[in-house]
Amino acid sequence: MPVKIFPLRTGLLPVSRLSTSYTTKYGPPVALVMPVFSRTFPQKLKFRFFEPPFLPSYQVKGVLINQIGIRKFSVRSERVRSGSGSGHEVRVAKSLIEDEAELSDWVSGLSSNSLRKTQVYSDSDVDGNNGGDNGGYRNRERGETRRRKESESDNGAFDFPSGRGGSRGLERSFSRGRGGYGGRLEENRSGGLFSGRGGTRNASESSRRKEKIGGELKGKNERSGGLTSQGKGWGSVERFPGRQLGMGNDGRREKSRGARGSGMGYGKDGGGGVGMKRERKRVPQRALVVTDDEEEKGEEEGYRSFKELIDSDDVDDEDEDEGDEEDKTVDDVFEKEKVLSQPPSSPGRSDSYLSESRFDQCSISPLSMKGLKDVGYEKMTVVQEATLPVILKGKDVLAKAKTGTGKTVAFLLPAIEVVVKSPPVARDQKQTPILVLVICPTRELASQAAAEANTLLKYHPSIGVQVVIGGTRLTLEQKRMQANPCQILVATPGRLKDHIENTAGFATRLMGVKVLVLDEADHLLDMGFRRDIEKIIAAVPKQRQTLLFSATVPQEVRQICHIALKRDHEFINTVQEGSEETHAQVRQMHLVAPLDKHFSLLYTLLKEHIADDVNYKILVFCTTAMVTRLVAELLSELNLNVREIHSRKPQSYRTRVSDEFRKSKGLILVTSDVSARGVDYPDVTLVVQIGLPADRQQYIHRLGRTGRKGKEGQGILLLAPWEEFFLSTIKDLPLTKAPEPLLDPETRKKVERALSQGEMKNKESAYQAWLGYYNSNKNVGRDKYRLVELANEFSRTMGLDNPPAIPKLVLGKMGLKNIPGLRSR
Ligand SMILES: Nc1ncnc2c1ncn2[C@@H]1O[C@H](COP(=O)(O)OP(=O)(O)OP(=O)(O)O)[C@@H](O)[C@H]1O
Repeated sequence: MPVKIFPLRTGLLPVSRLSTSYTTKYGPPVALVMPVFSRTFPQKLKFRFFEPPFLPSYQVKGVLINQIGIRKFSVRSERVRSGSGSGHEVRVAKSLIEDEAELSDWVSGLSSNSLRKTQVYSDSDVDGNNGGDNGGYRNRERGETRRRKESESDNGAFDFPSGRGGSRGLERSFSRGRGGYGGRLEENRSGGLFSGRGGTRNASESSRRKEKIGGELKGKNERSGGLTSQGKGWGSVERFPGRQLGMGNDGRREKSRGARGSGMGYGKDGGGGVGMKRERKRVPQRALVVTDDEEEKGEEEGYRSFKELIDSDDVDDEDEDEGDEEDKTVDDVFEKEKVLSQPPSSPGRSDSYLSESRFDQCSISPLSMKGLKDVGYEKMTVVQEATLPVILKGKDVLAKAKTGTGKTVAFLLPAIEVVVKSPPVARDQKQTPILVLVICPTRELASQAAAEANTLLKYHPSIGVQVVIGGTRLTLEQKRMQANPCQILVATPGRLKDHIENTAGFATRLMGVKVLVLDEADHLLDMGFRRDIEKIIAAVPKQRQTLLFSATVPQEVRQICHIALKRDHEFINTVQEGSEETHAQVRQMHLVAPLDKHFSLLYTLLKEHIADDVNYKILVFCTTAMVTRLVAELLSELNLNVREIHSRKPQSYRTRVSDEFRKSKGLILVTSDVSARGVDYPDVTLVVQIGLPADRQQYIHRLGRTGRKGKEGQGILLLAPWEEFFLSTIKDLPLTKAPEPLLDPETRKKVERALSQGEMKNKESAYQAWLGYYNSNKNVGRDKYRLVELANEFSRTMGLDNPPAIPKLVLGKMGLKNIPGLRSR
């Protein structure tokens, strides 16, 4: 269906909307805000912006302005749109899923299956047998295997651990307390990479983002057309007309995993008993998590499916194929996005992420308002300002907003309002329906979202939140859900699917879902999770509200978001054109240096940063879980204050370390991509990424662990020369080239000594994981001979004379049989 696109505009923040037409007399937008990013050290980053002139009055015709009370300014005359055929018309992207009848059949099959299935797997079934024994190379179907991404993007993804560990259970409840967010500023030493005086601080490259801004507010301002005349609502809003589409089903049914291990997909032996308790503060029975216990019992070490590695290219190809038909139309849509203005940023201020609008200007229930007040949220963040009124109206929304700008509250708050407005469960109703289902890609993120929900629910004692995540015992979650049915469920995809398939009555409860949220939606909709998400979508009612949130919304996701969203959903984009997807107040650098220098360079970088800032708080992202372990071991040996977190650690350990890092200063967290998305660690001063990030999005999300809530931060990407190609994928971001620090021979010796102390088995695992990771990279893995040369170079950087031998089976699975330079066993 052809639609028209008209940009909308709010005070400082323009809005564009792909929707039914509104016309205004309002003139063209003007780029009014000019952030000036000072990159000259030792000065702090400086920004200036200019308020736009008062916007002239405008007329909006049609009902929409009255419905939502926002400013919708047309700047049609100024907008050049290519490829749209007739003026502003574009065709809406077609669904990938055509056969809804088939889908319905499948859904009924699933539901009845789930309902019929009264058997509940025993702990050992669930946690054990299927994992370790089958261990390693479970021959799962492609889509299914990727479910391990639940925890890994848990990048263990590319690791091939070899043991298994005990199972456990412990319970955790969420604290409603919040860490402080004392701001801090970097000080830079002369000569260091992060030094203003000696560093490179070139002006940022110009961005080519094509986003727009807009905001909607209602409530007190409805009559006057919303807050926009005074507020700073911004973001772009697009509506994607088209059919509402069901979920996809490629005809393949995944095998029920039934007994399976944690989110990683490995089993472990049944563990000891589980002590469960609930935190009972003001609101009891909330956000209870059953997690792994007894870290000392060892982490699970079953082999992953090598198919995951081998298939990674195929999967991507398939993805592209699927999207072919839609490419054009979606491109058209993108082409129609135009820069309208800059946001009202004032990055020197710690509240620059906030808008001028207050929560009490929206129709939020008094008890929710009380909760917001308690936690100190008075003004909305920009994304909250832009999305809240739309969501409160019941619209489906795809929202894009930069990292650390309050997306969690943006979807939780209106979702809670839906629960508040829902009739209480009837007495004769056997199952308490789940009204809100939030899906997050990692356990940490799910736990964090549940904690945030609890904060907001402080004065809603009758509304419960529960979290279900991998790495915990399914049976305990089942019992917990039975004992304390909640209306809001936060889940990781794999575990949720387990419950759909294995927990009696769960599928029925899901039929009550009114709001479905996909946090980190682009990640959940990529091939790693897609099948699980499709099944989950099939298990919730079609008549529901769906909210998709992320800091990155690549084109592929725009193409397939219809599997979740209604045809008339709105795309609200608060990342305005002319600004990058990353924060201006986060200084980004890249350092390209030979692999054999990486460990020494990393050490030097960290030392410099630590010397600059006693309150340092650093995240070091590594390519895989096993490489993470190796790097953490090395830095520890070098006497740095280090923790590590990755998928090979039991959930209880992950939770503990994550909590510690959240509260700490003066600490380095070496991590795989379990921490890449969403995790809200306050006051991170530096993010180091060592080796190739999985993709552009991952780079942005990792970097987004710093510079949250308007604070400053720094990021450095450390690459080998043959990884430099990655820079082209982020060339629109303001990275500057870092000068290579001088490595004094002492430092190198010290690092070499520390490496020689490292455990051999860690090096072996790291080597194998490294090989797997780069093998699955299209660029690096293409030439297997070169790949092996590079892997062996990596082996030498660990101080090994000979590369570790790899099991023949593994080599076969990776397609690396008979490649010279590899040792097999
Ligand atoms: N209105 C508000 N006022 C003040 N602080 C807020 C507000 N809303 C959210 N926050 C806080 O801002 C921080 C960042 O929020 P959140 O983690 O939801 O960001 P995000 O946009 O989801 O980031 P990411 O893209 O990394 O997932 C959190 O500590 C949250 O509690």
